[in-house]
Amino acid sequence: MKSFLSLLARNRLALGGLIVMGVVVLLALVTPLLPLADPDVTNTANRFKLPLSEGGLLGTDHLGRDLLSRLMWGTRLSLAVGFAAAVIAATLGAAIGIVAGFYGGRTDNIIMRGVDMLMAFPYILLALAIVAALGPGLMNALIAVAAVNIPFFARNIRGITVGIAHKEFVDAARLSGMTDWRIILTEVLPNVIPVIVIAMSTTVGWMILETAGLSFLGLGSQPPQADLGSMLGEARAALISNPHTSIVPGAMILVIVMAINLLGDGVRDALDPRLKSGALSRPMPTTRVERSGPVPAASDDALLALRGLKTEFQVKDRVYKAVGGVDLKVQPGECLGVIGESGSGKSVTALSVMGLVASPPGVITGGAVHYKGGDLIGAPYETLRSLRGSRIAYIFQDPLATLHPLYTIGDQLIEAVRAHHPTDRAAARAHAIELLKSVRIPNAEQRVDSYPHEMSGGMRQRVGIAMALANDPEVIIADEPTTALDVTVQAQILSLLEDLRRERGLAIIFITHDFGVVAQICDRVAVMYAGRIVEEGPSEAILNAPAHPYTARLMACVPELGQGRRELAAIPGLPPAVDRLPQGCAFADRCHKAQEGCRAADILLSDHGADHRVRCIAPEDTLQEARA
Ligand SMILES: Nc1ncnc2c1ncn2[C@@H]1O[C@H](COP(=O)(O)OP(=O)(O)OP(=O)(O)O)[C@@H](O)[C@H]1O
Repeated sequence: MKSFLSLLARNRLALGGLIVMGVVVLLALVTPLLPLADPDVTNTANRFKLPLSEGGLLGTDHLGRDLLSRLMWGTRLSLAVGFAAAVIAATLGAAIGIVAGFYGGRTDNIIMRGVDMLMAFPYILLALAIVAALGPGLMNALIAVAAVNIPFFARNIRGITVGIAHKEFVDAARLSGMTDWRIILTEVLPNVIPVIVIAMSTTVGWMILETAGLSFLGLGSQPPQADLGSMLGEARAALISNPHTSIVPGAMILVIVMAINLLGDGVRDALDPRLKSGALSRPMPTTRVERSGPVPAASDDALLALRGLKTEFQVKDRVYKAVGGVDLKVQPGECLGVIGESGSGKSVTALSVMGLVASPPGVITGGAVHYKGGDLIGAPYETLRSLRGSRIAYIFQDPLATLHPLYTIGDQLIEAVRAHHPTDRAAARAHAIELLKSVRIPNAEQRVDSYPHEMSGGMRQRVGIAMALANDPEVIIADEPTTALDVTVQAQILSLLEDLRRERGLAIIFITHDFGVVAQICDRVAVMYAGRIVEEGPSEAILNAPAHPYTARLMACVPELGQGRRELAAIPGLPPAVDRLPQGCAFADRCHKAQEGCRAADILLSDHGADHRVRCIAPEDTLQEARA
């Protein structure tokens, strides 16, 4: 609640709307207590008095009634009817939507076709028809406005419920023996309430307008009772001669509807947790770069070299240092493994290479990424665009999330090819089939016309690899491409990548949690912890004798088949939050060898044997020591 209010307060327009609505609602509530003239008493001798005259603060109307008093009472009535209509429409519409979405099938069909029929009428005609059938009057106008808005809520909530009804937690509730009504109340409803609140906050202004519209036509509040719409309707005849009688209720309607809409938009934004990290702000085409300090020069002839790369997430007044100065390099034909616990910064490092970290909130604050000697950080968008997917390609963990569900894999491969090589469709299709064959998809000629959901997880991941290979890149960054696959398929994918690397001389950066994968395909490995490399060197050297206590303890967590019984030692504690990194070694609090010097100052990555570097002042000397 506190964070909701602070997010709302940060949105100045919404705050303005909240303040205006607060004042209007407060005035409406205290209206009976205020020393106002009777709003319905006529005095024709006093008609059409101007504002600020002796007739009253806002003047009088065509029957000499006090406009200020009528405005206050009219606002009170209009607000009450608008809010009541919104609550009724939201409650009934949500109930209909939940039942239709949850039960699906014939129930859904019957209910939603009824809703469709209601929606097929122009809403104002429908409201007029309802009022005509029930007779004019404010209560009937309320019923009409609520009724015409029920389909809007029903359709919205039905869509959300269909998604929720197939989620695993609902299946789990079913398995635990809960009744349908209990599942609806405890599992579905809490998930749709924010959507109902959001929909209500953005439609209540609309309902006030609709009620005013019916009253304006003489179908809502009946004389002498005032509401904003009927005040406007009565003032219509004197629009030119005495415009103040129209302006007073018209301005109030404008103020109320504007304030509610601004507030509604603010509530919607504040209730969406993704907004807290700026996910719904317009993303920049490349990660924002704000480098301070000197830019590292290209050091050697590596194909791709990251030097002192720093990437942060700036969320409100917090700074999450996801990548805190990373050095990595990879040569053609080489496979570099990047390993570390969840949250250690592997993915953010990989995405920073091509400026793919979403900004806001991501910012690259230091370092360089040298590709063939040129720096990619801060490179113009066109340069990055021409390299993305063409020279440096990515394979992600979940191909279902990256493949478009509505296009065949052939269409998507053709698009990937033609993004960088404008060829005709037939040639691109032939190339797509070749790509599918190269990743060993059987029946590639037929499979090219399959949709992603028609393929197994392993097949989809092969398609992801084919997509990455589409433009014959030099570097592939594979972010846990086998984590979601079973061991047999994982082995097939790894051997495929291994073959491609040897055949095409691909450089691969392979992000993983799995030391088995490192042992199988990586020449070198970099171990990450809290956004920094803590150990780096040839895979064999590190797997045989990890030098950093973190690497050693990470390896001790891995069960080994056929090595006899061994106690699996979980690493105590948790990695530090990257917005509150401690001084010195970030692993010190979890390390059995921690000493005073570890926390005193920053620890450098220093040499530890041939091509092997470690960020520790008391590295392990032997595997036995590491495992002890
Ligand atoms: N939008 C964001 N706002 C704030 N912090 C973020 C954001 N995205 C990532 N982070 C933080 O950046 C750090 C690095 O995340 P990253 O995804 O790179 O970890 P990872 O090592 O790839 O983890 P995993 O193995 O689970 O994918 C984490 O501490 C994460 O909480």
